[in-house]
Amino acid sequence: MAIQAAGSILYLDNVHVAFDGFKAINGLSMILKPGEMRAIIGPNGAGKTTMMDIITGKTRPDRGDVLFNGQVDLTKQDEAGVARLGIGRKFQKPTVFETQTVEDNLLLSLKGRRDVYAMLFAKRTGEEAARLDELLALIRLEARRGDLAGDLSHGQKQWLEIGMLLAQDPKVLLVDEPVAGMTDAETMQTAELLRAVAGAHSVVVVEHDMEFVRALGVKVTVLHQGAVLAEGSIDHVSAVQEVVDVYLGR
Ligand SMILES: Nc1ncnc2c1ncn2[C@@H]1O[C@H](COP(=O)(O)OP(=O)(O)OP(=O)(O)O)[C@@H](O)[C@H]1O
Repeated sequence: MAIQAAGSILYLDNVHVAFDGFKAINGLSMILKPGEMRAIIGPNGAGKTTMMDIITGKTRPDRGDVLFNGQVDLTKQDEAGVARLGIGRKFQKPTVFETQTVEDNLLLSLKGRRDVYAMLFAKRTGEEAARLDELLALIRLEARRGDLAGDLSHGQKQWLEIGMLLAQDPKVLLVDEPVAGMTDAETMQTAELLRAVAGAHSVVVVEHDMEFVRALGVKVTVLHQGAVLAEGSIDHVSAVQEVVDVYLGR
């Protein structure tokens, strides 16, 4: 294990994965600090989803180190184990319980409330009520708390699902293309939401929308052919000629 793993929340070192001989991840290294938010960009097929799959135990790398908290070997964990460690993943499509209210969706996700029936009939503790209010404010759905999740706009469903993940208080939140299909206003509000989430949580966001990535205002990692092509501020990576050639200029 290299020395830089100490003090990191996610640490990938020289990771490789091949599918039938095709090198989807090819020497990928990346370090995320606790509380840091990172944006991941890159052309289709660059390996962004596969990287998320490796972190979450869905895909096992052929070689390389993948560590959580500087010490936990994520390559030895399955998806449930990774989730229990506190790594939450938001897939591109929202998966909220459409026939439940916004509030009940969040309550279902709050720690220790796994049984739907028990949850809906149990008395809410003061602590849960306070946490619920906090989450509703963060995801901008206070006014919609009693409405069915199925009646929300696409963007609001995405926020609700982010809230549901936050209800489980993850250490790391992985978010896959959150603003696809959102209005411009929703896109900017999502950037604000994630900025509010970072700090207390580490966040990795994969996104193609460059306006959104710019609004996040965080370090950007550009993936290409399964490895890091460039890393730095959006202005820095935008000025790298190879990044323009393989991605931005297309
Ligand atoms: N299970 C698999 N079996 C075979 N090939 C795969 C598998 N998963 C991914 N790949 C291939 O690996 C490459 C990387 O795919 P990946 O989905 O990680 O890229 P991506 O950067 O997320 O792309 P996009 O922006 O289109 O989502 C692609 O060429 C893809 O076809």
